[in-house]
Amino acid sequence: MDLQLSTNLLLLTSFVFAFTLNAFFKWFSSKKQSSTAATKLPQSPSALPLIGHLHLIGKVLPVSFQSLARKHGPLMEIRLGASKCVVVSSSSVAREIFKDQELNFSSRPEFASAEYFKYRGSRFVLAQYGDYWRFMKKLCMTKLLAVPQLEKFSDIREEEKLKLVESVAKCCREGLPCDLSSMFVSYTNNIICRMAMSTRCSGTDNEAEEIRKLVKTCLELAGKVSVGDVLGPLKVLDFSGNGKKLVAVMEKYDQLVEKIMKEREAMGMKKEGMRKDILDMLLETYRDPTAELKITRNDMKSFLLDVFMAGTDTSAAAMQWAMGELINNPQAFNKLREEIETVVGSKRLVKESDVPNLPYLRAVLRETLRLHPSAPLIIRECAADCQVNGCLIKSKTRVLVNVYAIMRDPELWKEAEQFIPERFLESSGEKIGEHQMEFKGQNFRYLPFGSGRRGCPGASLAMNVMHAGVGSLVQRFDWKCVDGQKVDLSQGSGFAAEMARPLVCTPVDCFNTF
Ligand code: HEM
Repeated sequence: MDLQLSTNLLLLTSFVFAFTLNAFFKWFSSKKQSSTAATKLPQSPSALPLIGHLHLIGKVLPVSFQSLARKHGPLMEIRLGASKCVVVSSSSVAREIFKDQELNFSSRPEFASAEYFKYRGSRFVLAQYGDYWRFMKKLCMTKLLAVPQLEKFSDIREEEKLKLVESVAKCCREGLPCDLSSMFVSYTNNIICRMAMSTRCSGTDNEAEEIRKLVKTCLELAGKVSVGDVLGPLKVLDFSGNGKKLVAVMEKYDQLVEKIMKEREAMGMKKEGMRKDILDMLLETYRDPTAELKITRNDMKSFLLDVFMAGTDTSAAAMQWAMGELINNPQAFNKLREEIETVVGSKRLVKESDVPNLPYLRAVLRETLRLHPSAPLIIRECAADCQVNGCLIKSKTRVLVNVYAIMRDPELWKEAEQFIPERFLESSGEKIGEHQMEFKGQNFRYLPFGSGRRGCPGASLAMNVMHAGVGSLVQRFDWKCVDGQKVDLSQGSGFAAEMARPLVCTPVDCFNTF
């Protein structure tokens, strides 16, 4: 009996010992692995004291990052003065950020301008991933920017498209060149303004026009103040005075929108069946006692500001690039014109409902966004220490995914620098396909609207606006460059991706039978 017991005990002890030893070795080797990996940091070009890598940055940020990545790899650390970030330049590392570690990279960092923002903490676009962001995102996808809601506004987009075409036709009649850049900005602003607050913001001398100007100034000042990140703690001194200016402009915007909101509240709830704009729906949520989260007046004003900032210049810039590329590529222009003539005819203009039957038009805009993404650097923040591409990324690190570089990567795209809409046709050998998921950024080489839960909620709206606008201008007019040369397709400086020079061209009316 004793012998049996001691044998059992011995067996048990040996088993526990072997198990413990095994566990220890596993722990030790994983510790060793992770500590080796944990010490590996992203590569970085050699930096100068104080300024870091500022001397390596040219006029166009995504282009500078693209050429630095060729030497320093798809994950590199860049320091601009006091501001540090990690730049991602390959599809496989983008997949790690957007998919494999999606939750860890679902927040955005705060910029220097945040301190001067009246709605700090209320910004949906810049919100940390959490309850507030989740609530607003759900509201966007189920109500404010949901596809059925967008359909209710299709008549507004149709009217604004006709106004755009009419203003070009007017240039033809008067024999004047037309500034397509500013026409596209009015087109997208009016659509967003009418969808948001049921009023146009150009051609009128009302509050909507004032809001448009204030939003534009806010955007410019916020951009300038954010450059202050480079100064680190010194930024509080606000040397340029732009911080104070931003506070003043925000105050004006706030008063104006508060007034509009009060007027709307005084009118009472809209009756069932009446069309509700974004402001009506926000007010409904604000008053809803059963809402999962109580939104504030600041949240509403801030959301309207976000929609103006994120939704107008982005689509306008993409339309300029599309027209510029088409004017410089007459073969693509003629192919598109022929497709529209065959499908739509010449008695009416292209409508949004024609778009499913116009694969080449869709391909033209997809190819435009590949070469000229309106948001070339997608900004995220790392929530907790993690490893990406075998390197340690510390929590709170700013991450910039250079989708401009990824969408021009010659390893991923044939003749990557060329405008070839055909690659997006179903018959193309490149097999990008026409799958809807393209715009959800799930193939990680085509990312114009970002990816995953933090991806752009305005993609469908943007595509509707751009297809109808560009399609109609190609259908109805021939286009010539003012100097008879090609359109200058150089990229402007700064974070956004406008053309360096406004697109001014001479239209020729082909037929005015509409
Ligand atoms: C050509 C037009 C547009 C482009 C290329 C574009 C692109 C983008 C990109 C790349 C992002 C960041 C996505 C990410 O982090 O993964 C974004 C975010 C956003 N976009 Fe767009 N966008 C466009 C039009 C619009 C429109 C029309 C609206 C609304 C009316 C809009 C509203 C937003 C908002 C609210 C966000 C922030 C989403 C969040 O942080 O959760 N965008 N957009």
